[in-house]
Amino acid sequence: MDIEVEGLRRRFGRVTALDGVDLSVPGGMFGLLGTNGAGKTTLMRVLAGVLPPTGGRVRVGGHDLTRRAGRRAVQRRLGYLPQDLGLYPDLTPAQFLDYIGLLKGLDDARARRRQIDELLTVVNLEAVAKRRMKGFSGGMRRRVGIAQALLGDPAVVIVDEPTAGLDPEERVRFRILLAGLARDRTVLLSTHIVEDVAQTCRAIAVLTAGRVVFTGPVADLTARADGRTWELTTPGPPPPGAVVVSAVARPDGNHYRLISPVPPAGATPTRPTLEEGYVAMVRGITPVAA
Ligand SMILES: Nc1ncnc2c1ncn2[C@@H]1O[C@H](COP(=O)(O)OP(=O)(O)OP(=O)(O)O)[C@@H](O)[C@H]1O
Repeated sequence: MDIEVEGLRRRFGRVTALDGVDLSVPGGMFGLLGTNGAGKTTLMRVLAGVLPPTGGRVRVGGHDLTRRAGRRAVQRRLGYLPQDLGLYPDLTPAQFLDYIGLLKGLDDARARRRQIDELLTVVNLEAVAKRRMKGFSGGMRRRVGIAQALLGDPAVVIVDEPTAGLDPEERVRFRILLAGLARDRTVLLSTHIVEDVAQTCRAIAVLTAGRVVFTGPVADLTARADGRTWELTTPGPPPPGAVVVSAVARPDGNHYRLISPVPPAGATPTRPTLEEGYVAMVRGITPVAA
């Protein structure tokens, strides 16, 4: 099931959250990066069929999401993990999934239970399947969220900021889980954590102020900072004018990674990371070859 978006607009009163988004999402894992307020959640909600667009063309698996019938059809065939999925603390994961399965129209009780058992294994929650969810860690809650998104075996799974608030170990575990799912389906991952997409996504889009400003392979976004990244160790502050991507205090001084169109005094050139390509893109710094 592929996703095709053309000239998508969504307004909330006077706020234009999406301002003519064009996007084509192939299979596998696709990352959507953007700063706070860029419109990621709004785009995810439109694609999941829970929010109608104000204008433009949106098709998911051939269903027209500008029409109510198209949105209904997609809601049944697509898995969505929203940023703020509410769990019922007094239910067990198995009970919660049973309830969501019913809402998704999985009417055959035996088939539904079989699928829930399988999913609890996939997300590694079978040991706590019969424990109430109150007291679950952030990672456990996200895994319940992914399991509910996978009910009904959707061909497209949309996950919004899935690793926010997770500790580093849980974050890595969650990334591996998503990458596994993307082997035979489309997974659209929205985040502002560049590291989440660096390891796992084949292709990526960057959203800024409601518009897609980049779409392509991960390596092409990294290349946006070609010839513009520098390392500098100094006892003092960073040089003025340079964008500081990281600063680490070491015994020999402060170690900075910088983005700058001109070489900062005393700095040595270094190969860019994806994060640096992303920052250069968002800050409007062009690569040397451009
Ligand atoms: N229901 C709503 N009512 C009014 N304004 C909204 C609504 N939802 C989103 N917006 C506005 O639309 C813009 C885009 O918001 P959105 O949540 O889509 O961004 P985001 O990229 O997901 O941000 P974040 O990374 O902070 O979650 C913001 O200006 C936001 O205030």
